[in-house]
Amino acid sequence: MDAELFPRARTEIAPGAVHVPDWLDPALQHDLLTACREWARPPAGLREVRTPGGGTMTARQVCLGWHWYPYAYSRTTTDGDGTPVKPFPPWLDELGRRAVADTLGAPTASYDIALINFYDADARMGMHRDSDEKSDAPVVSLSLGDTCVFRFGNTETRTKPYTDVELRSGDLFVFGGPSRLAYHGVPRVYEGTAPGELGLKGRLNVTLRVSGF
Ligand SMILES: O=C(O)CCC(=O)C(=O)O
Ligand SMILES: [Fe+2]
Repeated sequence: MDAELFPRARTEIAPGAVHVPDWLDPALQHDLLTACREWARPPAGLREVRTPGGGTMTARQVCLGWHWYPYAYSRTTTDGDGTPVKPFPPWLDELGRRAVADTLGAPTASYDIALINFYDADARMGMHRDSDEKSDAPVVSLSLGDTCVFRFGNTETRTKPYTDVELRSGDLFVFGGPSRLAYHGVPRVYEGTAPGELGLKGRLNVTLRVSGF
């Protein structure tokens, strides 16, 4: 594979959308995974997300700061065990702001929402826009564990044109500006591709957003 022969490079996938391979070093990946495991515990822990059409999202999810459910936010886990959403820690805001500073330039707002998605080998996420926030601050996405295909599209349709990007453990993807409302999704997770030393079976994605609420 080319990625093995040539180092993976930082790439602007679309205007305002930047992929930075290996942004989190192994120690930080380990610390973030430890935090995710704590957040996933009840109360207000990892849950299955039911969509209004009667379906269930295949990635399971836990939120921090504001609880997202299709398609709004609340301070309690209205579609979970009903308890208050876990707080959004200041260190996660610092991480989010550093991600923006490293990619798109000086951040202007504080991050106050985290969605942590857990994917087993069969989980996927359909093409969607992150559009339930009132802020146009960039979305910051951090990946841990198994490699996935992240499909990054356009602001008009769920379909082509789009670009498929491989997100591996430690990778950062930031989308803001003209790409803030682009459709994106995860069509595929490659089972068993997580770095062995991390000790994670599956994939975790930590998405940081600014509510503007
Ligand atoms: O898992 C990912 O990489 C994407 C997650 C996502 O798009 C979301 O939670 O809105
Ligand atoms: Fe999203």
